[in-house]
Formats: sequence, structure tokens, C-alpha cells
Amino acid sequence: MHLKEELNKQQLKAVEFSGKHLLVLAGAGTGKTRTIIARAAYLIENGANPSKIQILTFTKKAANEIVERVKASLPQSNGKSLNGATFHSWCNQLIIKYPNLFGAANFTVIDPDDQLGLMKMVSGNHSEVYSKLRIKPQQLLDVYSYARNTKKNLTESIRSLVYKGKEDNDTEYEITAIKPNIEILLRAYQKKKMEQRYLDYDDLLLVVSTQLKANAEARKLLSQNLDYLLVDEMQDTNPLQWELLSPFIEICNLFCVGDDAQSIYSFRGADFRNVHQFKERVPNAEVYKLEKNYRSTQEILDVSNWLLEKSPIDYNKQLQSVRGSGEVPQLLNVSDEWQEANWVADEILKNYTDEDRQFSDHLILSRSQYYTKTLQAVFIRRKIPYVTYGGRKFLQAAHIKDLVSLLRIVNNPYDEIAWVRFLTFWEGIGEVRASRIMAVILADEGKTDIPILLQGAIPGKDGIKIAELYNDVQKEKGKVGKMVDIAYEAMSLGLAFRYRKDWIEKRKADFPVLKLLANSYSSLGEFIGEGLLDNAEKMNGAPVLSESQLATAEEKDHVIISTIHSAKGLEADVCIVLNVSPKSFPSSWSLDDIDAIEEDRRVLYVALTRAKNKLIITRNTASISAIHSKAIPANAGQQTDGAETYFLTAIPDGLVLQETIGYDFKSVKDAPEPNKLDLSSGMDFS
Ligand SMILES: Nc1ncnc2c1ncn2[C@@H]1O[C@H](COP(=O)(O)OP(=O)(O)OP(=O)(O)O)[C@@H](O)[C@H]1O
Repeated sequence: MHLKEELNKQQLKAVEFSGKHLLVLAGAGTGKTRTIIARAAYLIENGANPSKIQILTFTKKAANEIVERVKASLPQSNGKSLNGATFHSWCNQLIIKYPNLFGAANFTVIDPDDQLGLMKMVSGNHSEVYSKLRIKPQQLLDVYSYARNTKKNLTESIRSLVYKGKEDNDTEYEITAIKPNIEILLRAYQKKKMEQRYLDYDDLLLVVSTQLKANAEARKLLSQNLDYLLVDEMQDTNPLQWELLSPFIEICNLFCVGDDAQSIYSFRGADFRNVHQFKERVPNAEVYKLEKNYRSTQEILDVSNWLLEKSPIDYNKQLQSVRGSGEVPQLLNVSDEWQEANWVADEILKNYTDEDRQFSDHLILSRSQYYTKTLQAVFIRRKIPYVTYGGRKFLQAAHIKDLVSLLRIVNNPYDEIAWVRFLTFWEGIGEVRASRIMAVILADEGKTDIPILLQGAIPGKDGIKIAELYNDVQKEKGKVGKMVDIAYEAMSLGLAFRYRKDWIEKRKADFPVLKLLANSYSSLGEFIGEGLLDNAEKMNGAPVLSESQLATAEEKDHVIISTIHSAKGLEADVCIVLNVSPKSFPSSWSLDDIDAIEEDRRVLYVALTRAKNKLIITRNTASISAIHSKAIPANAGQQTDGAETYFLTAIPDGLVLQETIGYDFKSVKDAPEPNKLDLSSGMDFS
């Protein structure tokens, strides 16, 4: 690698660091990856033994990419023995390499699926305890892992994961009630693991860190084989990972790269203080900064810098654009999600048609994939190809698939997958029974009407109900929206029961969206074929884009709709951040908790800094009006409508260009003083 040509001064200084431990505090888009690669290459070029350099990353993909790029930058075979791994796989390697040292020679590593199997087994063996809890095995495992990763006790872990951090009397009472039973199950799970000689993923880190912490001999042994530890995404390390890293302060040289302002995984236990307080935590450490941003234009960075400056946490970060000036970011006020979605679709199609941009030049970011359901419906309808990162596609959500299974069998009575889904939806019909019923229908080969077959195969009232439903839906074959309506009416009780945990908050509202989407198709076949398969790239006859445009669009050319959490490391020419509204930034869940508010700020920071040239932020005017009706909190920390903490409150005029589509809330002129309201008027009591 030609270091001097490919690195800027700040990067070069970090790469050539000759002290003991270094934290490279790298802002967004400042070339973290490039720096860590160059550091490894530099060390090897200057005589370090590659087998004594370890690179640690959060994903296998990142580890491979870094190692490959280091090797590519070196003369042949020089970096051959360089090792890059995730925390887990590295610990696993150490356990295998030093079977006696870590005492886990004959243990088997189990993956999350196996863990779940084991926890289910344990729950089954303790059914009298388990049945008292309304907590699923996966949630038990989550609590167990959270406690071990964050080093919080069981009570606090239950509070964080099961009760969203609530601290009121009711919660206290409930935690006290369920904790002993959770403890019994977790202890039983631990015992079972030990008996069967299993190590779960967290055990890998624990086995290594516990031994290294307690055993000077172990540290000495390891230091003979390790000179440099290079850690990427340091801000995402959690207390358990920190515990693993701390013995290495003594064992070797640490070179950690991270951005405290991009730490957004505290729900998994990540602790940005590992970066923020690096110097206090690591003796003989220095901190260098990278502030030259290669990704975005200065206007985009100005908004991002402003956001961080307003934080009570002193990030002390001012990103400067190497690329210089560009377009001022846009702040778009919309009055609802449909308007927002259609505006976004228009914008993308305009960019695609008039500005020579690809679909893949667009990255759409949202806090949750759930929020993007309307956008996805509009994209499907307007034939904008897209992929989603993080969360599930709207039409792949279980509750939607349940309902759609009925439409699928009406459309195609040979659709076996849909039959099983539809039949098992009903209480009392399991998979075995469903296959039997289905066999009857398929064997008939279309000679008899399906409702009659259903009634014959399912005795009693249930059979009549299911047969009638099929019949009612079938009758409306031309009106897809109506079919959704009928299906929903018949299935909503069952759906509400099946998804009772998050029915009201999350799932219920999807059905009106499904209906609107269905309404926009003139035949069931088209709806199922296009809408549900969601093969937007392969569609023909686009009413919005001409066929030739579609044909030339490459298969992999699609808009990315991503949750912000899944967008780390991504970048795009045009970046649209959805719904940066008072109740979501910070989220109304966060208002009681300063740490949560600041985490939300970092989430927004990550989103804004993905944009290269064009940044568009949308917000809902419905939530903006909440600002005007804000309730003053009686005491600090009391939940309000978020107006005080809303991140974009008082954003300076020049930083963004505001535009309001539809209803213009700014032009409403109200009376200067509140008039008296008389509720006794209009009532005659005589
Ligand atoms: N010295 C440099 N000269 C030219 N381009 C650079 C330099 N350093 C980094 N870049 C480019 O800047 C872009 C951002 O780099 P990179 O993705 O490594 O940033 P990052 O710090 O990991 O960003 P983030 O944390 O925001 O994901 C890349 O396209 C990279 O090639």
C-alpha cells in the first residue's frame, strides 16, 4: 500500500502510531476501514509477524473484507497468516488452541437454534414452573444473554427486556413475582449445558475472559503469541466484550477504531463509554481523531454536526467535508404516511427518469421496518423495485400471510403451502389434520365445489364457517379489496388472539393498508402474482415506468429500504430519512431516560451521515402539531409529548430547506389569546 498517497495526515498519523495503545476516534465517513487495513499492512511491512496480529470485527463479512484487503495491499504471501475474526469465533479459536488453559476441551459449541431447543427442553422438564410464566423460551434466553453481556443482575435484565425499563410499583410487583421462576429455569438451563458439555456463544467469551482475568499464567502464555489486537467498531462493544478485551491491555498493543456518536446498540448492551472513556479505562493510551469526511457534502455534515453539538454528551466532533459544498438538505413536512410515500415515490422516479440516477442510488431509512409498510405498498403499486434490510417485508409478515393464504387458495386451489397455512389458522386444526383435509380437496381434482368439500372434510360448525368464508370470498373474485375485507372480518378475532402480544400496537393497522393495496389491483391473480411475490424487478407493463426503462434496469438495481440499525456502514447518493417527527426522535418511549434520548440522537446521526449528495428528512405534521399542544411536565423526567426534547426543535433556518406538502400548518392563524369556552351552551335543562 502506498500509505502516503492513500491516507490523509490524520489517518497516516494513526497508522504509524508507535506508542502502546491507541483509540482512533473516527467520525462517520472518515475512512475507518481504510485506516484499520492500512495499520495492519503497515505493521507487517515493518516487520510484525502477521500471525501475531489479530483483527476483531462484529461480522464475519467485515473480518474477511479487511483481511483480504490487507493481503491485497502487500507483496505476495506476506500477510498469509493474518487472522481476522468476530469476537465469538476468535474466542472459539483460542479455546481450541489452548484446550488445557481454558478447560473446555470436549465441549461442543451450540448455536442460537440449539440453545432454543435446549431451553424448550428445560421449560418442558419444569412445566409446573414454566406454565406460571407468560414468557417464551426465546425471551428467557434473551434475558439470560442480556444479563451476561451487560453484567446487569437478573432483576434489572428482566426489567429492561420484559418491562421496557419501567420502574413503577406495578412493574416492581410483577418482577418480584416472576423472578424466582425465571431463576429456576435459567439455573436449570445452565446446569443442563454443563451436563451435556455445551457452550453457547456467550460462554465462549466468558470462558476466555474469566480465565484471563484470574490467571496470570494464562495471560503470559497468550502474550507469547499475540502482539497486536486491532478492534473495529469499538463503540459497539458491550461490558462482556470489554471484560474480554481488558486483559489484553497487558498482553499486547491495542489499536481500536470507533465512533462514539455511532453507538446505537445499547439494547444489546453496547456501551459507548468504552470509547468515550478509553483513556481513563486503558492506561498508556492515546486518542487520535479522524474528522475529514470523504462521503458527504458539507451541508449534510453541517446538519449532522449541529445535531451532535446539541447533545449534553461532549462528542467534540466536527466533521469536515473533503468533497466541499453541495445541496442544502431538505426537510419535508407531510401530513400522513400516504402522502409521504407518494412523494418519495415521485422523487425517486424523477431522479431515475430525469437525473440519470439508479434506483440503487437511493437509501431510505426508517427507525422500524414497520413504519415503511405504506411506502412498500406504494412502491409495489408503482413498480419501484426495492429490497429491505432489517425487519421483515410488509407482505411477508405472519399476520398478513395468514389472511392472504385464503386469497391464495381461492386464486389457486392447488396452492398447498397456502392451504396448510389457512387451515391451521383455525383452532383445532393442526398440521396433520390440515394435510388430510387438503388431500381430500386435491384428490377431487376440481370436480366438486371447494366449500362442499370443506364442509365434508371438517365436521360440525367449524366446517360450515370455513366453507362459508371460502364461498363469500370466492364470490367477490373481481374485487380484491372487498375480498380482503371479508377475509379480515372473519379472521380478525383469530388474528387478534394469535398475535395478542402486539396486535393493537403493531399488526392491526396493517390491514387497512393491505386493503388499499389490494384495491389498486383489478384482479386477484394480479394482486397475488405481483403484489405478493413482490418481484418488482421482474414485472412487465409498468404504468409508471416505461417498459424500456424497466428492461434496462439491472436486476440488482433497487432502492434499499433499511432500518437505521441495519444501515451502519452503508452510504448512498440520495438518502431519505423518514418520519423524523417529535414522537419518534426521540421516541416517546425514551423520554423518561436521558441515556435513551441520547441513543436516539445517535441513531439519527447514523442516518444523516449515510447521505453523499442529497439528504431528505421527512416529518409528519400531525406530530408537529403536538408541539403546540405540549403539556408542561410536572416534574423532570415525566413523560410529555416530546416537544421539549424533539431533536429538530429550533433547527437554524439555513441548515435545511423546509417544504410542506399538502396542508400547510404554518399558515394557520389562530386568535392571539385563548377565548373562553362555555360547555353549558346549547343545553336546555327545563
Ligand atoms: N484518504 C482517503 N482518500 C480518499 N478517499 C478516502 C480516504 N479515506 C477514506 N476514503 C473514502 O471515504 C469513504 C468512507 O470510508 P469508510 O466507509 O471507511 O468510512 P467509515 O469511517 O467506516 O464510515 P462510517 O463509520 O460512517 O460507516 C469510502 O468511500 C473511502 O474509500
